[in-house]
This record gives sequence, structure tokens and C-alpha cells, in this order.
Amino acid sequence: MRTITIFDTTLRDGEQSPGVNLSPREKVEIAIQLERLGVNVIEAGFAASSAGDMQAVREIASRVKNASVCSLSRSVKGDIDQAWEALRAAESPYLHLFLATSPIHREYKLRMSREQVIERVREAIRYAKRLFPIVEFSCEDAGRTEIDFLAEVVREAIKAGAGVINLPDTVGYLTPNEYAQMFMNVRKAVPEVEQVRLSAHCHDDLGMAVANSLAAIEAGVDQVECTINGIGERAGNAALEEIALAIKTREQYYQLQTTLNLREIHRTSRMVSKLTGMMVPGNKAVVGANAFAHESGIHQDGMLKNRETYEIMRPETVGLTESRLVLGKHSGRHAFRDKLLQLGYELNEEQLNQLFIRFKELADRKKDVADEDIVALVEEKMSDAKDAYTLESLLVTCGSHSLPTASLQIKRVSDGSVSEEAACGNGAVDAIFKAIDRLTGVQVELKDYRIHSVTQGKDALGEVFVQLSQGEWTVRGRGVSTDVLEASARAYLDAVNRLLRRTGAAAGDGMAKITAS
Ligand SMILES: CC(=O)SCCNC(=O)CCNC(=O)[C@H](O)C(C)(C)COP(=O)(O)OP(=O)(O)OC[C@H]1O[C@@H](n2cnc3c(N)ncnc32)[C@H](O)[C@@H]1OP(=O)(O)O
Ligand SMILES: CC(C)C(=O)C(=O)O
Ligand SMILES: [Mg+2]
Repeated sequence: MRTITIFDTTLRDGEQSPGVNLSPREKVEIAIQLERLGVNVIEAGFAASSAGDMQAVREIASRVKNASVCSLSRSVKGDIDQAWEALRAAESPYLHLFLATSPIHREYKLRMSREQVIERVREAIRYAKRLFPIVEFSCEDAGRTEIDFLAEVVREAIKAGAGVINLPDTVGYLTPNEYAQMFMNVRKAVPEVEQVRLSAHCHDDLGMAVANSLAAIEAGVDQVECTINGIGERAGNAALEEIALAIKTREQYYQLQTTLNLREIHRTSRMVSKLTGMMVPGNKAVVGANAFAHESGIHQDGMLKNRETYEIMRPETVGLTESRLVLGKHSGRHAFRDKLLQLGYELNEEQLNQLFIRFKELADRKKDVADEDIVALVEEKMSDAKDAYTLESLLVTCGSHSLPTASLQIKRVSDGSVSEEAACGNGAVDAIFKAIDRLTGVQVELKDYRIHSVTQGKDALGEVFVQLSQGEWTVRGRGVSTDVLEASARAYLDAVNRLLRRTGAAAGDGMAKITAS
């Protein structure tokens, strides 16, 4: 089986993502994780570009032992010297030289003729080879380079000593067929390429970076350059995890392998996302939060019967523990029953059907139906439990120069007594919650507070969800009103009522002393 070399450029091309700036310490942390992931080459930065990158490349070179450490360099002596300065201590120093070859880059950016480009390539590689055991040469914008000239540059680069030839689709312009054809044409025109390693480097401007990389592999390329989470200049680079999982999942088709420890994929993705500040979209292949989550009833039913109905990869393969069946408005009875069983509720068919109607009503209004919501539904349905407290009245005063104050009256349902309390807070909602705490005497911690509008317009209904915890117990509460402060009070009281039901505590233990009527 052919082994594909994984050249990771998260710390170089990935860091070229607008808005991303990694400190040397953060780069070292990621490099160590990339080594654990089992990549073969770590492009640690562009040593000549800044003192910080020089330091990062140098530190990574001294720390990483099981991968080649590489720096990018323009085809100029000064850059090569600086790269050597950073990499001389590396176990396996690797230089990545580049020069653009396409007509548009030659004419407008470099202002060089074809002959000048060839001459510069020769000079730079020969100079670099005096220092580095491995020199990779990249024809920047190879994808838009005339094929005869591309072949000539590649021939000269190999003659000058390049051991790896990279032909990037720098601007993400080519289709998979075109990119594969480019490699086949070069292989045909320059038989010497069989003596070096051919590499692909793709950008995602048209969303084809991974498809192009895989097409290049099929055209005989042995190395792919890619980044974790597909981060990189503009729309990014080919995503390492997607290439790796395509090779693994379609092993029979590709007949290829890598040295990657795929179980480290998820951890690496999370670390890169955290340190770069680039969020991974939920629907991102392999590492998105929804990559192994199923929401619709028909899919969930299939998953429960045989997971291969809807999953082509196992979450465990990339270091996750399990797939998730997310309950929501598209879920069906099978998944609902399964969730109830997981939560410890075994219901008969009739109870299940009744509860399922309530569940659908809730799911229609709420994006995620959490375990606590299901527990609350079951408890309400099965125990016929009554609320311990109901809200009688609410008065809130606040303004730009006054301390927000809330006065509440609540009724204890068991004996009909009404109590009143007032409290000040950091804001109106805080004041309301403090007043309720005093009235009920229940000690809770507010874990979450969310507000959104259920309907539209000036008289929109505001819906508030709160999550409270007390020791091991966590409960949610919901309140709806055209007044968001009232909705907040109702949600909080609802959660307190649920907590009392769950803990079995007696209502009224902590009722305030002032009885209104
Ligand atoms: C496709 C890619 O991803 S390429 C890598 C892109 N990455 C980066 O550019 C990040 C790091 N870059 C930098 O920090 C800076 O651009 C530096 C330090 C490298 C250079 O900075 P400056 O000297 O101020 O030059 P500047 O960036 O403005 O312009 C680039 C110069 O390099 C030349 N150049 C571009 N590519 C190459 C190359 N491969 N080999 C030689 N010269 C090159 C340009 O023609 C231009 O030369 P000119 O000044 O004679 O017109
Ligand atoms: C430096 C080169 C390889 C590059 O990043 C590109 O062409 O996209
Ligand atoms: Mg690139």
C-alpha cells in the first residue's frame, strides 16, 4: 500500500488566515500535538518574516523529534540563511523554497521573465542545498502556469537538487480533473519527477481543496499539504482531517495509508480552534459538532437499528466517544423512547404517545430539547405534580440613575398564603431573582439564562429559559409573557418549583415573614 506523506502547514499557511496570530508558545503547543497526531512534516512558519516566527521555528525545531520541521523561504539568499538559522538544530531540517511561475505573477508581481525565473530557481536551490539535506521547491500558482514552462521549471529544480516538487493550486482555481491532469502532464514531460517526491497544495476558494488534493493523489502524488480545520489564506487550505478520513474510510477504493494517529484528530482540531480563535462550523466534515449528531426521526430510527444506515465513519476513529442523537422538532418516537430509557423512564405505549405530543409542542418552540426538558415533561405528566408557588404580582423600578428594585408577591399553593418581598440587584432581572430567592428560601445557582422572542412585532411574546442548580440537581424553567421581566420571573419560579419536586423538599420552608393577605 502506498503511504501518503502528510505535510502540515497549519502553523504557516494556516496562520496566514486573516485575524490569526499565534505566539511562539502557542505554535510550540500545536507543533507538539501535530507530532502526536503523526504528521510527517511540520511547516512551522516563515523564519525570515518576523522575529517571533524565527523564535517559533527555532523552538519547534529543537522540540519535535518525530517529524521534519520546515520553514518557508522566498528564493532569496537572506531568507534561506534565516531559515537555516532557525532550523540548524532540527533533527531533520527541511527547507520550503518557492517562486511564482504563472504569467500573471511573473509579469506583475515579480516583474521577471521566464529566463529570470529559471535562473533564480537554479541559484536558490543550489544555495539552499549547501545547507539543507531536504529542499522542497514550490512553483507558486502552478495551476495557472503554462504547462511547457511548468515542466521546464520542474526539470531545472530537480537538476539543481530539489528533493520534493510541490505544484500548488495557489488560488483554488482548478477543478479536480484539471489538477490531476496537470500532474499527469508534468510526469509525462519530466520523467525525472519519479525520482523525487511530488506534492499537492490546494486552496479552497471554490470549495474544492480536498477534492483536488485527493485527485492529485490519484494522479500519483505522494505528499499532500494541508491544515487542521482547513484554516489558511482567504477561504483556507485543504483540511487535513478530511483528507485523512477520506483515505481511511475509502481504504478499499484508494488503497493508501498514512502514518496518522486518527484518534488525535478531534483533540488537535479543538486545540487549533481554541488557539487561533477560528470557530469550527457545526456542519464541518469530520470535526464539526454535528459531524456525528443525528436529529431527524427517520435517521435516528435507522441509527438505533444499525448505525451504518447513516454513519460512514465511527466517532471513536477520530477520538470522540460516541455519536449523538439530538432530540428536536424532527425527532420521532423511537429516538424519544430511547432517550427516556437512558434517563431511566420506562413508559407504556399510551404514556409515551401522550408525552410525545407534549415533546413535539416544546420542540417546535425550542432549538434544542435538553435532557432536563425531557425530565421535566415526564415529571409533570407522570406525577400530576402541582407547582409549589405561583406568581401573583411583580413591580420593577429601574432607570439610568436608580438602583433596580423588584417587589414580588408569590402564592404558596398548598395553603393559599401570599408573601411579598423586595430586593435590589445589578439589573432588573437580578433583582427579581434575588427577591424570589428570599421568598422561597431555596438556595440555587443560576447556570444559564436565555431570552428570545416567540412571535414578532411590538407585542411579541418573550420566552425565557433558565437553568438552576443545587448540588447534584440541575433543573430548567421556562416562562412566557409579553413582558420579558415577567417572563424572567415566571421562568425562575418554574425552575424552583421543578427543583422542589425533584428534591422532594417541602415548599414554604423558607417563605418570607411578611404575609400580604
Ligand atoms: C502563496 C503564499 O502563501 S506565499 C507566502 C506568503 N506569506 C507571507 O507573505 C507571510 C510573510 N511575509 C512577510 O512577512 C513579508 O512579506 C516579508 C518579510 C517576507 C517580505 O516583506 P517586504 O520585504 O516588506 O516585501 P513585501 O512583502 O512588501 O513584497 C514582497 C517582495 O518579495 C518578492 N517576492 C515574492 N515572492 C518571492 C519569492 N518567492 N522569491 C523571491 N522574491 C519574492 C516580491 O516580488 C516583492 O519584491 P519587491 O519588493 O522587489 O517588489
Ligand atoms: C508557498 C506556497 C506553497 C503556497 O502556500 C501556495 O502556493 O499556496
Ligand atoms: Mg498556500
